[in-house]
Amino acid sequence: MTAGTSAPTDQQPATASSPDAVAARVRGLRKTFGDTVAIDDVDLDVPAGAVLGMLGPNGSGKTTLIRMLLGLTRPTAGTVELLGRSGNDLASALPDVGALVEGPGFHPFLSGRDNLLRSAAAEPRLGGDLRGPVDAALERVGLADAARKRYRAYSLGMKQRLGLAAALLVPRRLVVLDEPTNGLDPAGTRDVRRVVAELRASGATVLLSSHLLAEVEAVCSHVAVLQTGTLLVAGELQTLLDADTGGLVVSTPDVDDAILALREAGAPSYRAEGGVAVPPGPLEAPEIVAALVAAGVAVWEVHRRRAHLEELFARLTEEDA
Ligand SMILES: Nc1ncnc2c1ncn2[C@@H]1O[C@H](COP(=O)(O)OP(=O)(O)OP(=O)(O)O)[C@@H](O)[C@H]1O
Repeated sequence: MTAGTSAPTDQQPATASSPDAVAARVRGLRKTFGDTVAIDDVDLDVPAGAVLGMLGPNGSGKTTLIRMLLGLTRPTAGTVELLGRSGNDLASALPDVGALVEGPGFHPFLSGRDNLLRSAAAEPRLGGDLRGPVDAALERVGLADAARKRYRAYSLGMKQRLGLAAALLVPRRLVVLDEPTNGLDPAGTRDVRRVVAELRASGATVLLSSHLLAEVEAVCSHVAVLQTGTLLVAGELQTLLDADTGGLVVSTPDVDDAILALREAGAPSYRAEGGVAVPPGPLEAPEIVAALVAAGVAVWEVHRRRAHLEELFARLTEEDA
């Protein structure tokens, strides 16, 4: 199935040109393994054109959710829609979906390039000479120099790169990457960041899971946070960070005195960024400054604190733990 040929459904077709469209949607999704509830009643939309970062501690259900989206794991309950397709029709969306998920895939005794040629041969949209697209994909993920090495001699990072190359053999409308930077060195991490930016610029939707909050903050437009199978929050990254922003940062050389003075004034604070951070509390900015000045603390600057994903994530997951 080529891009744009999906039959319309009751929802809008998932194209990047339609801002309300979703590339993937799950409703009431649940998965249990025996007594373990891996995913518990999750509703999630992945907007078309978004780069959505799925975050969550180990075992929170990220991989299970991704596998259910891709039809690799059968949900215990709930529905999955991919590029406007669902139910028995879900598989017809898969040629438009590139995926990097852990699992068997490549032949250990073949070179990376020969493995990719095999993957390319299975791509319905590639015909004729497969070497062009294969070499382009190897180049794109920085694997051209190691292309003729046997797969079993690849490092974890090289294996990740090859998996990414396979996901990118043909243009995709949705690319799903489970821990794409796992095992990659800083250069590999930068390559993934570049590839994700290129995909986004081309209008593709990207769903990636990661433990690297700074990476997610750098490349993602949206985030979803899972904790023990439950979706804690999902939405546009900037909106979530703006909502989380609060408190003040006071630039001062007298950090210890400032913390003490603020504690006595009823505004707990902590050491941060060249001074102290004062989380939102009972005191407003003028009262905080007055308390510091009264205590003889030199106040160089006071500004509102910009939230970072790391803090948002810590607060969400610790609150819920
Ligand atoms: N095939 C399986 N059989 C039994 N339990 C499973 C299976 N797959 C996942 N689980 C369990 O489901 C829960 C969610 O696991 P999952 O791998 O989806 O989490 P994750 O967020 O991807 O974790 P990580 O960040 O460590 O990769 C865990 O408790 C895990 O042990």
